[in-house]
Amino acid sequence: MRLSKLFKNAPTTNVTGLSFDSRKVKPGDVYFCLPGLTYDGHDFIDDALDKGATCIVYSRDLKEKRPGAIYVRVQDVNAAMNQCARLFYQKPSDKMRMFGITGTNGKSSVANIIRAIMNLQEPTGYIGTIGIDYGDQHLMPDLTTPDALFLQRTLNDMVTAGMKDCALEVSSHGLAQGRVDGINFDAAVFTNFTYDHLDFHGTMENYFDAKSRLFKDRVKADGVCILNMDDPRFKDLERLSKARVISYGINSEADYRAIDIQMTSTSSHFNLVHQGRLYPVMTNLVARYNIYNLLAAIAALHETGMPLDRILPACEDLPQIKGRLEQIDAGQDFHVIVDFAHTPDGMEQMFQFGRSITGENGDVIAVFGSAGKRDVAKRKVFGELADKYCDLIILTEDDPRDENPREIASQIREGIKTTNNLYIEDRYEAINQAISSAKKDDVVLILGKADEPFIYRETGRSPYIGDNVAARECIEALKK
Ligand SMILES: CC(=O)N[C@H]1[C@@H](OP(=O)(O)OP(=O)(O)OC[C@H]2O[C@@H](n3ccc(=O)[nH]c3=O)[C@H](O)[C@@H]2O)O[C@H](CO)[C@@H](O)[C@@H]1O[C@H](C)C(=O)N[C@@H](C)C(=O)N[C@H](CCC(=O)O)C(=O)O
Ligand SMILES: Nc1ncnc2c1ncn2[C@@H]1O[C@H](COP(=O)(O)OP(=O)(O)OP(=O)(O)O)[C@@H](O)[C@H]1O
Repeated sequence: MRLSKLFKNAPTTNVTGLSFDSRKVKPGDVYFCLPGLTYDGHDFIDDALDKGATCIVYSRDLKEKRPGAIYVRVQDVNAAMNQCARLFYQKPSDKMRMFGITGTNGKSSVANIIRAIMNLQEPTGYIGTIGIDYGDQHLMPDLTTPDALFLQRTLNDMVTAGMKDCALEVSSHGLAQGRVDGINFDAAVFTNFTYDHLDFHGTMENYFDAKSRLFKDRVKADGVCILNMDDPRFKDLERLSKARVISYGINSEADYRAIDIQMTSTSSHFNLVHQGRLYPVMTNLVARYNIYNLLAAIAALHETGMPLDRILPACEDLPQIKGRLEQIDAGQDFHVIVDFAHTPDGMEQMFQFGRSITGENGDVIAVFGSAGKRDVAKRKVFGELADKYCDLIILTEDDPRDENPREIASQIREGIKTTNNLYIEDRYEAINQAISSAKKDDVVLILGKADEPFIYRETGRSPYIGDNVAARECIEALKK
């Protein structure tokens, strides 16, 4: 593409790629000097030019400029990069119906429900924590919301592959760093707002401000904001939303409301109240929080044009999302559930669900840790919650990074007052111990890592079998 298409007054020189990382620059690229948390991209201009960058986009005074290279000065490099990415990849998000989902918990769940149901009508892509899925492609990038360059390129690939819609998880980091600034969403969905990510945002208000950008800045004027009316921040979001607001909830008189909820350990049933009419809904999703996730998805789909008589039958048999309340059944007489819960709210939801399905004499046995170098304050809270609901707690490593997992466990223990607990560092062994301790009707909850095939340790990302595979192996071994 000609540089002049990206920047007014720039020469017509051809550029062949965009990059914000000098280590990955290819000849012909435009290099964007992003200010980061550790480094400043301006310090790597030489490196980028040595690798063949054609153009440098910068915002600070530069000591020198290399002859032959093109320099474009802008006020905000990040904003410029987001716009360029959108133009370079030919505005891909304008060619699909875009669903953006944000909130502390439930983003992957809602996005995957939307995708599964949308897919029955037309090809739909998904980008989020679980990966990137479209057509027969499955990619596993590191971030929930990829950086703007990768994101726009991927959206373009989706368009090329024939996708008509995309469900995109929008993290608070992604919003704070403007990763989705080149996208205007048709539907912006809010799941809930509870404690998380204070290591990055500093305060809950900053965290909320980041989340609210999706509804304030990124939704189309003729789009729709789908908001959880039972969440304490509903009114705030309703006030600042820049598009039509549609609500969902269980406890409030929402536009989409679930009443008469009945749940077993394998299915749920409720009546959907919408515009004064009752619609019976049967679903294979379980746990109360999933009723919220389903309502959010139903509202988003219906408000963007899909009729309810198409949506509701599809709720009956939704695909299992890997590691999200995944029940591992290998013929044992107790429950084993693998779940990605890693926030206080998520943990409590899982403990409550575990408690609700134990038989009269069943115990709740929980296996979990807490990630290193992330939100230290939640560790004790995890301990307090587990203490309230569980009968046996097995603490283990999560993603310790360069922290000592035993030390993390002792911080969790500060919240445990009475419940029997032990520490087994090796995650597989901890799972094995929990499964070996379980008796009929007990519930073993394995929380925090789900199907992730890695553990971040001091040495970096080490391969790991995944909690769901580990659990199945341990149950099989028990039967021998
Ligand atoms: C905390 C955070 O979000 N960090 C992001 C941030 O990194 P940073 O500010 O530390 O960057 P930096 O290392 O200081 O470098 C500054 C700039 O210099 C460049 N550089 C640096 C070195 C060099 O030799 N050459 C060079 O060009 C870098 O490419 C960068 O552009 O900017 C980088 C470029 O956009 C991101 O890759 C990086 O995400 C890191 C990998 C990350 O782990 N982010 C996580 C926390 C995250 O975003 N998570 C959310 C939420 C997940 C959830 O909900 O649980 C997500 O969406 O995944
Ligand atoms: N609506 C909800 N309310 C509270 N907790 C939920 C909700 N939905 C899911 N959870 C819990 O959060 C966990 C993660 O769910 P999900 O992956 O859908 O959330 P997420 O917001 O995408 O999180 P992440 O971006 O960190 O993956 C689930 O395994 C479950 O324990």
